[in-house]
Amino acid sequence: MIKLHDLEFEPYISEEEINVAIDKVAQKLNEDYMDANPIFLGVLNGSFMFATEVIKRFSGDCEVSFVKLGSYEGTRTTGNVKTLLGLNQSLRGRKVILLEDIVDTGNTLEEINKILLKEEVANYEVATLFYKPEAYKKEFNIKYRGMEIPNKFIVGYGLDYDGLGRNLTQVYKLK
Ligand SMILES: O=P(O)(O)OC[C@H]1O[C@H](OP(=O)(O)OP(=O)(O)O)[C@H](O)[C@@H]1O
Ligand SMILES: Nc1nc2[nH]cnc2c(=O)[nH]1
Repeated sequence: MIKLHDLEFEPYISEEEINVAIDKVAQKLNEDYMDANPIFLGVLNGSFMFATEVIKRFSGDCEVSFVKLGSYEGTRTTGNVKTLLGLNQSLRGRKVILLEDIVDTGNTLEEINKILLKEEVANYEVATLFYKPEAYKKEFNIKYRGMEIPNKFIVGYGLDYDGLGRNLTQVYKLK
């Protein structure tokens, strides 16, 4: 068990299980994008670990970029997704692979969808390490899913509780 700020968390998903999930996503991306020179677009902060591991496993040519969006306070979404750092290069006409640590309500995806439509990308797909089907309320297709999890607040592997826990190499759930 671990304590972050005022809350206690218990071990939930091991590093081994996470690696299996990432291998599965990376293998599909290699099959689908090997000769496509895609741009991986990571959504900071949470996706930094997942993005690193997926990109390391990709064998074709690719580019890498990041945006930073945020909407969570404590263990809940505010429902208001703010773009904290936008794109710093044009994605016009490019094949984009969005890299997320988690898709929960889908509010963040909705905001990124607006950004990518404005950019006139050729196409984009979403690759996420974790996906909460019970919480997801949007229609955007999530093509690459590492692992489906119940609607519980988790920390670790990039995911935080009020700034803490991102460095944990396995995932914990609220006790
Ligand atoms: O589907 P949603 O309900 O929108 O939740 C998913 C988003 O929540 C987290 O970001 P957060 O807003 O916590 O910012 P962070 O990545 O900087 O922690 C996570 O990294 C996703 O981007
Ligand atoms: N830390 C954390 N951030 C999230 N953002 C959306 N869902 C979650 C979650 O379960 N944990």
